[in-house]
Amino acid sequence: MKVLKFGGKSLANGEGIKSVVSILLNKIKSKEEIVVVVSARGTATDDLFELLERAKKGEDYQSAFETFKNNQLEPFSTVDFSQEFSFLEKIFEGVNLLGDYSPKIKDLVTAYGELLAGKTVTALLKENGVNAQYTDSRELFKTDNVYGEATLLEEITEENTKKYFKNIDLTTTVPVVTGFVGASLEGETTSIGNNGSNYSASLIAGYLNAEELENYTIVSGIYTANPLLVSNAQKINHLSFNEANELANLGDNVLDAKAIIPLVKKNISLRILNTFEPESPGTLINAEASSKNGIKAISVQENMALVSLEGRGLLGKVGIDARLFAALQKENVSVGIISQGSSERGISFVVNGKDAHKAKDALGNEFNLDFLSNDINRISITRGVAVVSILGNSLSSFNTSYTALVNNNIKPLLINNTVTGNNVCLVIDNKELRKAVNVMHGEIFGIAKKINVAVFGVGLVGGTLIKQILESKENILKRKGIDLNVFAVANSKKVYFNADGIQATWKQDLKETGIPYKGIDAIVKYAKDHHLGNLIAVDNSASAGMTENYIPLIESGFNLVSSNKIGNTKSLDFYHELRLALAQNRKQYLYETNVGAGLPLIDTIKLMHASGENITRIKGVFSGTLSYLFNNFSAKNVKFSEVLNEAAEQGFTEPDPREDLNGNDVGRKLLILARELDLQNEFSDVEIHNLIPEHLRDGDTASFLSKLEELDPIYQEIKDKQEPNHVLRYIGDLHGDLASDKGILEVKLVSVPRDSALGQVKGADSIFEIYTESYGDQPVVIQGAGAGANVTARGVFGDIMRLTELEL
Ligand SMILES: NC(=O)C1=CN([C@@H]2O[C@H](COP(=O)(O)OP(=O)(O)OC[C@H]3O[C@@H](n4cnc5c(N)ncnc54)[C@H](O)[C@@H]3O)[C@@H](O)[C@H]2O)C=CC1
Ligand SMILES: N[C@@H](CC=O)C(=O)O
Repeated sequence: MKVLKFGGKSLANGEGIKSVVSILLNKIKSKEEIVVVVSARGTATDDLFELLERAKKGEDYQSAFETFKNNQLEPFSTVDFSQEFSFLEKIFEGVNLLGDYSPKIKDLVTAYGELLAGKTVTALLKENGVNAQYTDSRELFKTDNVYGEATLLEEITEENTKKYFKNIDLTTTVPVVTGFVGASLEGETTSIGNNGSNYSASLIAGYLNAEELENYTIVSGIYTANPLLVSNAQKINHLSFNEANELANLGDNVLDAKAIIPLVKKNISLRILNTFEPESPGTLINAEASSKNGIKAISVQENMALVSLEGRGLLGKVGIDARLFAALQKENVSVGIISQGSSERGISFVVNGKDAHKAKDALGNEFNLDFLSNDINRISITRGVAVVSILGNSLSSFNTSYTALVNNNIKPLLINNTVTGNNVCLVIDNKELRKAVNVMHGEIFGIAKKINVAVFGVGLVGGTLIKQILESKENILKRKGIDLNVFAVANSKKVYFNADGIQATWKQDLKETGIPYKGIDAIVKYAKDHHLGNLIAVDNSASAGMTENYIPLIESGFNLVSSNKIGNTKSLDFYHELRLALAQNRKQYLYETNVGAGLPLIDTIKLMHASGENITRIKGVFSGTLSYLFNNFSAKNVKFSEVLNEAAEQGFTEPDPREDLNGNDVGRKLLILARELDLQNEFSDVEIHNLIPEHLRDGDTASFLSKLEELDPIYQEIKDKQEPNHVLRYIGDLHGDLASDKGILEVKLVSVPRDSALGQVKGADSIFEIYTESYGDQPVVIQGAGAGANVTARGVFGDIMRLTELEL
């Protein structure tokens, strides 16, 4: 025999009640013996309470009562509720006249939620030819007369229940029992408290030695975290009674600790099932131990309050805690987490939000004299906090979750662990709850760590990057358990958001539903409002203005990746400020593509320098554009302007190609490398041979591009004047005493033998010769495509992936 319990949401009008009937009919068809226990349908309990309140306050309760009645009658119109409705009507009239009601009346009225539900389910089964038997639990469940939360008189209840069911043949009859409701020995209606229907069902299962209790809810079982908070929470297939009890105690709202006890006593399995997916096996809870590592889950109690008692005079005083607890006990306030510093100057504890004032007043009264003597200075309440409990995580393994929280700018107000159990609890600001739970869930379960990326600049490089990310997303999720979620894309005019990640249609979405881009504030706010953690901002613009946002972004919890070189080539003051902000906020900044596009140059130099290798010179062709330009111009009989146009078409040039031709781009790259070696150079220190004749330097890009041909005779003459078998190359050279404060940084056009290393560079390749003390005359050479949207975007992607492996 099985007991089937259906919760209020399962029994609500529409799909719910239909599914319940279908589940029951299937069980009956397959000849299962069942006892059904029902909660009040939908919001019936709250509605009845609301009606009482309206009646008490003299408000119009009649129309709300009509709605209530219609809701109850909705599944069919044949059932006769006239007696129940007219009884309730009379009570509301009385309450309306008196302007008040007692807890006894409240119990009586709210019991009608279950009483009507029981009748409804019975009638629906009868309509389907089932011999259903309505069972008013007041006949079985006897309690004391503490209205609101009566205590069950177990012996009588057990005897009543056994006697009642002895006379029922479960092979032919389906009893439908009202949950939650009981009666005093005098016959007055009582309630057995919150989650009473679960308790009723467990008791019946226990008394009747049921094979299993199936508890139908609107979730498919117990999850590693509330799926409404954590989208990738995983279903737990099996829990031991101990674990279930622990979870229930930690605030899991599907489980109820009190309701587990009768099942443990008789070793009866509990299965949490979904009314809307009855074929799913749900979560099985029984006496068997789960996997050897035990179960891990996160549970949350929202709307709690932190009450703090502070005072200098508390130090060393005996009995303060005893007085505190006694005062709270008098007011029936239950205390959750409690914390007292070793200095004994303050005690903080967590209570349900609704009890916070009661707790403060109780302490105010108790410690009145201590206030006067200045031993206590303050009793304060911090409202809007949540308690997050991690089951199966002791303090020794909590470090990764804690680091992840801090890196995401979440500062727990209190941390607490149980000495014997295996769980850690944190008190967190409600506003940070979703983010905190997601961050910790990702850390603990090591699956699908969600990385939230905002891409600024979606031109050649940015656009290619997004394409690459979207193409590899699935694969990265599978291979590395990293969920790369691009939640914002911005160009200089518009920004488009999607908290669940942009799709292949992002260009159109940006155009059609993007909002005007007015700076980073909207992006920071969006990330905050949507509780997005593990944040990365990617700068693929060439804008100096964008680099002004770096520090505010870091301070708002973002890590940085940039292909934009300007951030690293502004003043040294800014360079240092940026690094200080990174250190202070424990954030990372990667910019491998700043020099040599996707080539692993910056990393190599950083590593050599960090390991004490003395780099004495770095020389080479730093610009992909100018490499392409001079390689082709030197090798072929073509016009300088034609090759330059080709370089732009292939995506090698800067958004403004003059930045390549005037040497600034190479100058920036040289400076970036110099600063990696701790040299204190400024951009003004770079000696640059500007390839643009002075009369073409001013004006806008378009007018410059229209006059490109004016460059042809100038460079043809330079080319012709070279020694035989020589070619032109535009190089960067960092030399001088690199162990001192400043190096010599030169950007110049040179003519080199065709068969030299520089002379043999092809296409848009860059070449970097790194001379060091250990390698002597033979430099370490890094060579390859030094520009182009694909390789650059791939390099930026590489930086993002490297960040995902760090603790963000
Ligand atoms: N093309 C290449 O081979 C390489 C390029 N880079 C760097 O990549 C960056 C991007 O280059 P491209 O994609 O070719 O440029 P692009 O001109 O195609 O795209 C730039 C994007 O930045 C946006 N933008 C400009 N100012 C902005 C602001 N303040 N906020 C947000 N977005 C803004 C523009 O609207 C545009 O979407 C440049 O900094 C460049 O130096 C780095 C290495 C190699
Ligand atoms: N315009 C730059 C792009 C890469 O940094 C170049 O040509 O090298």
